[in-house]
Amino acid sequence: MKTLVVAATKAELTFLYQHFNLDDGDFVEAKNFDILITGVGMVATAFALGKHLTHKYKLVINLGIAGSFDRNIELGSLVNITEDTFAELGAEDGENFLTITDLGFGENTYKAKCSINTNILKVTGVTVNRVSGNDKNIRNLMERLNPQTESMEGAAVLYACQKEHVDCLQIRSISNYVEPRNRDKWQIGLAIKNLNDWAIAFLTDMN
Ligand SMILES: O=C(O)c1cccc(C(=O)CC[C@H]2O[C@@H](n3cnc4c(=O)[nH]cnc43)[C@H](O)[C@@H]2O)c1
Repeated sequence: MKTLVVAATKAELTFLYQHFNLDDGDFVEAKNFDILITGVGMVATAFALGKHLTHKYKLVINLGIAGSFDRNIELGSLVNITEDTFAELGAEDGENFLTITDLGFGENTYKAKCSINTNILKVTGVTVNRVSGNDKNIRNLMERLNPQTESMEGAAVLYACQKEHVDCLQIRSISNYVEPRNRDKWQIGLAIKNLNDWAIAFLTDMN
C-alpha cells in the first residue's frame, strides 16, 4: 500500500520533486508514494481528495507551510497538527459564534489518526478561508479556540481521512506568525527548505 502526499502548492514541495526526480504534474506517482497538489484552500483540497483518496493508500501526509499563533514556536520549525478545526464554519450570533456543532450539524474539529511517532511537536490548528490579518479577528480566534497554528487546508484533509478511514499526518513548517499582515516578515524559503528536508528523509526511510 502506498502513501499519498498532499500539498496545496507545488512550490511547497520544490525540493521533494527535485530529490526524487518526479514528473512535473499535480498528481504524480512514485514507487512507494503518490503526490497530490490540490490548490490553495479547503474547497480545492476536498475536491482533489474526493477524486484521488482511495483505499490503496495506507497513509495520507499533508505537507505545507502554516502560520503560528504561538510565539514560542520559531519560524522554520516543524509542527505535527494532530487536531484541526474549521474555524469559520457556523453562524454569527451578535458578538457570539455558534459552531456547526452548536447548530446541530456535526463536528467542526477533526483529529489525525496515526500510529507513527515522528518526535515533531504536536499542536492544535485552525483552518480558515481567509489568512487572519487583523488584531480583532486574531484575538477572537485565540479566545474562542486557543489554536497554535493556522492553515487553509488542514482540517479538510483530516476530515477526508476520517471519512475514508485512512491514517493521516499533518506536518507543517511555520512560515509566519499570525499577526496584522506583514509579508516582509514571512520566512517562506526557510519553512519550505525545512519541510522538504524532513519529508525527503521520512519518505526515504519509509521505503
Ligand atoms: O503571499 C501571500 O500573501 C500568501 C498568503 C497565504 C499563503 C501563501 C503561500 O504562499 C502558500 C499557501 C499556503 O500557506 C499556508 N499558510 C501559511 N501561513 C498561513 C497563515 O498564517 N494562515 C493561513 N494559512 C497560511 C496556507 O495553508 C496556504 O495553503 C502566500
